[in-house]
Amino acid sequence: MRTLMEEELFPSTPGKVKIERAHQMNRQLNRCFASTSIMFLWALFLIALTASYLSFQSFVSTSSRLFSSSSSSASSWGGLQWERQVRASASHRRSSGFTVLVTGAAGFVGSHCSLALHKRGDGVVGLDNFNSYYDPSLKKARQSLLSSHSIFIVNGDLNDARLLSKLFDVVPFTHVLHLAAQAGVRYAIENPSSYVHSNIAGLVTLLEAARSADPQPAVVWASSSSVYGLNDKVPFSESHRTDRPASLYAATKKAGEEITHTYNHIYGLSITGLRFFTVYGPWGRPDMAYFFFTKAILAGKPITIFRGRDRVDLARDFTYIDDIVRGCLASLDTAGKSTGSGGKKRGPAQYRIFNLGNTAPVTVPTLVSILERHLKVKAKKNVIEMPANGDVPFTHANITLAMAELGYKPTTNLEIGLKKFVKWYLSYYGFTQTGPTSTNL
Ligand SMILES: O=C(O)[C@H]1O[C@H](OP(=O)(O)OP(=O)(O)OC[C@H]2O[C@@H](n3ccc(=O)[nH]c3=O)[C@H](O)[C@@H]2O)[C@H](O)[C@@H](O)[C@H]1O
Repeated sequence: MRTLMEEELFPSTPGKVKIERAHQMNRQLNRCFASTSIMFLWALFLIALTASYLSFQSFVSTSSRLFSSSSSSASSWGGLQWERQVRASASHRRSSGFTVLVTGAAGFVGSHCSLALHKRGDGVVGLDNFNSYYDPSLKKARQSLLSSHSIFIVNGDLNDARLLSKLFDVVPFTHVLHLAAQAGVRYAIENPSSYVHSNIAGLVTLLEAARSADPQPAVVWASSSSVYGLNDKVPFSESHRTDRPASLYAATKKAGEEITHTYNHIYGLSITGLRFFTVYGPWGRPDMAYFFFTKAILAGKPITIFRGRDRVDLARDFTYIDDIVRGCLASLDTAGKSTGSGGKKRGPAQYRIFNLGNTAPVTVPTLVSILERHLKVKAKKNVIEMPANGDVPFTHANITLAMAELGYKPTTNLEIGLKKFVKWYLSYYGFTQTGPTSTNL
């Protein structure tokens, strides 16, 4: 039995009318089928478009992670939301304000400088790989503090050339304050390659990105008092010999001074190198003597005090963090513009090196007695001869040049500076060493 529909389309007795009607029905159906096909194709096209956008986004973030695999903590960057955060953090609030990329922004000096720049109205974007050289939770706490001031820190490694190039594409940085480094003089014996990775390879990767950027930023970066090495003329002046480093750390910082000179010479990058002298203070580095002495003294554990040959006490030109921050900002303020563009130098650019010290060396036993007074606890001391592990017997900065050209003038002595440090330490860790209790600077 045929259905009505079949009757209409395939009449048992063919006739003109029936054939005409059948053709009409066919045309309607074809039109209907054609429009459904077009809709179907459009739907397919839209699905394909969405799928390729999503997979592109995932490719960008996956490749970011792959290309920055040298960082000990997984980095993540890329995507529209990430770019929005970077741009917002980079925007300045004062007229003619700077836009500064601060590397090592979750570090000791980096976090202080980032806050100081932000507070005066400059735009700041941080970069840090949050490695575990010392307790990353301290770095995370500094990051939270910066984040509460709307400063964004990109989690990534200096050696990630794609990330750096992306950052310079997204933001026309006026300055780079390069503070990321593998620090510590004695750790170089244990892990020499980490110094080459950060202080040499990472520096070159950063300078490559800076010289290709348009506009080229001015670069201010952290060298070290350790470059004076075995120099025994005091106080250490920028014109003294720096070709006898005593540690691999010092050698990589000295190499950094030569490498930055090359980029200044070939590409017209404006360069300022700052030789920091044993910087200390609140939110400091737990690998430094004043910090771990404090922890040990409070815990009733012995500390080891190194002594030089002939029972001579070691001495350092300990410099308080706020003085260093003022020196860094003054360096940014007085930095000349880079002269290159399109990867080519258009004229000579500024190249400067300054000592940033306190000009008042203090012996290690005196440092310990100041700590004992502030902590109100007696230290258990073990005095031994300084091992041959990269240490130098003393440091003492001549800061005449920084005073003349940067208006640099340290104002905090070790007594006052350690008092501020101890106050912060006790509020952050409490007496029990079980963890942070406060995150206020
Ligand atoms: O100015 C710099 O460029 C460097 O400063 C800092 O190095 P240093 O001046 O060596 O500071 P730090 O380790 O605190 O030792 C201080 C004193 O304590 C003595 N010291 C150390 C350890 C110990 O167990 N006993 C001891 O007596 C030790 O012999 C020394 O006399 C930074 O860490 C470094 O990254 C870099 O920035």
